[in-house]
Amino acid sequence: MAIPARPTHRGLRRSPETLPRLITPALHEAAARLLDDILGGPGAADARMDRFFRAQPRLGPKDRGVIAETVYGSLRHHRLLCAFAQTAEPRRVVAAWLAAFEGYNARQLQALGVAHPEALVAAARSDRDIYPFAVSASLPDWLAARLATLLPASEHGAAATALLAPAPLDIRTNTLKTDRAALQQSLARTGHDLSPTPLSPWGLRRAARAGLFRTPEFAAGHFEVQDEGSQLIAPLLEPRRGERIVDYCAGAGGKTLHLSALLANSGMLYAFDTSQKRLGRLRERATRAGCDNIRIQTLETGPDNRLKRLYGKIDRVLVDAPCSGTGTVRRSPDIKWRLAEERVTELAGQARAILTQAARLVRPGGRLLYVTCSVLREENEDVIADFLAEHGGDYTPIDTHGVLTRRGIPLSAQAIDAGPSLRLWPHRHGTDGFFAQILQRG
Ligand SMILES: C[S@@+](CC[C@H](N)C(=O)[O-])C[C@H]1O[C@@H](n2cnc3c(N)ncnc32)[C@H](O)[C@@H]1O
Repeated sequence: MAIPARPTHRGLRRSPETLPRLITPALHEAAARLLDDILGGPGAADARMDRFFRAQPRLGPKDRGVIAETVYGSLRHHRLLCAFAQTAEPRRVVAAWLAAFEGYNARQLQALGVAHPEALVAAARSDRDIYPFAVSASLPDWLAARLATLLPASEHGAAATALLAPAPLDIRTNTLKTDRAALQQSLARTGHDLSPTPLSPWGLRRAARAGLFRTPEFAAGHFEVQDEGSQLIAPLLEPRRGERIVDYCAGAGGKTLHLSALLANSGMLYAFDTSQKRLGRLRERATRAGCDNIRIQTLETGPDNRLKRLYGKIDRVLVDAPCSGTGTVRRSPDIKWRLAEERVTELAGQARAILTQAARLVRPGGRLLYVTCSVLREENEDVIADFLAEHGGDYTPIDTHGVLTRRGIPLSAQAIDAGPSLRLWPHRHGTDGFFAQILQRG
């Protein structure tokens, strides 16, 4: 497969002024152990990192910061770093990260006990175009091949670059308590400078998260952390005050809380999920956010007979389906290395079953919204096509871009794919990758 355009690593590399204090041999060793632990074990990188740090109580916050940044960088660029290092041995991969993206020279690597440091530095500074696209983009072959079928060739390089970059921190203003301008001003008073997000009218953005969770504004529920792309999902449902809404895969409630605010705390917002733990987090967040129109219910896996009483009665149903998360690799780069290609088929099957189950709740004339944070067609357009093949007489796809425009969120014409679905991409929109399709019940 020939993919002409390349990712650029410019801008992903630190300038000498922003180099962190030099890593010590002990921190290098700790970063290598953590990298190995994340790549070798089950579970998400952030959870494994939390556990690792809990087991190392003597590490101070600065050391943890250096380790976390080193490990996340090494995860993002893992395939390219293995090529530089000519091995997947974690200490050498971390050393390749330091040479390629943190500006370390051979003498500094030698001080860390790295063998043959000159060879590593030479490889790390070599022309990256000598590597195949999937290596320089640090993607598994199967994922690089699928990306190539999803985007025009002219966008492959930009897409790969954006998928390699760390995501900014986006927050969503809780309009039950404040507005965006007031929140921006009050956070600025304590040195937290954030800028309005370009697409979401509720969003504020900054490059790093430092300290935002310790602000009085957070404690008072004036904002929630939510990627800007995710902030564009609840408005697609166009909730109206007083309606009955279901968030079928509510999880910890990112979109539920937004729906509650759009409903101005009116109506009835059912938050369902099979994970009691995630719904527990939603409960805490809803209390902090002052949402009191949410009714939380843990579902059985598979059809849940307790839902029968709601069949055909709900005005709007959101299905934010469990998926591969391939749109979120900026935040969770470990997904690239943990996700097996075969798992995508399983996830798509699960999403199909959930969509069919959730559709039973929609009243005639009501709306069903299917969403994933996957970029893969199998979990997106293919799931909708199968659903329509089965329920085509009942449901009609609605143009999602038209709805966004009506809600004051127009996407530029170049950033839109043909067809009624919404696809958000890091390189086009600066958001995580999302797919959304609105279906109107006749
Ligand atoms: C993409 S996450 C939801 C994220 C959430 N909507 C948010 O915005 O924060 C998908 C969720 O689906 C849930 N889930 C998995 N199987 C399910 C099922 N059969 N029925 C309902 N929810 C399910 C998972 O527990 C997970 O929380």
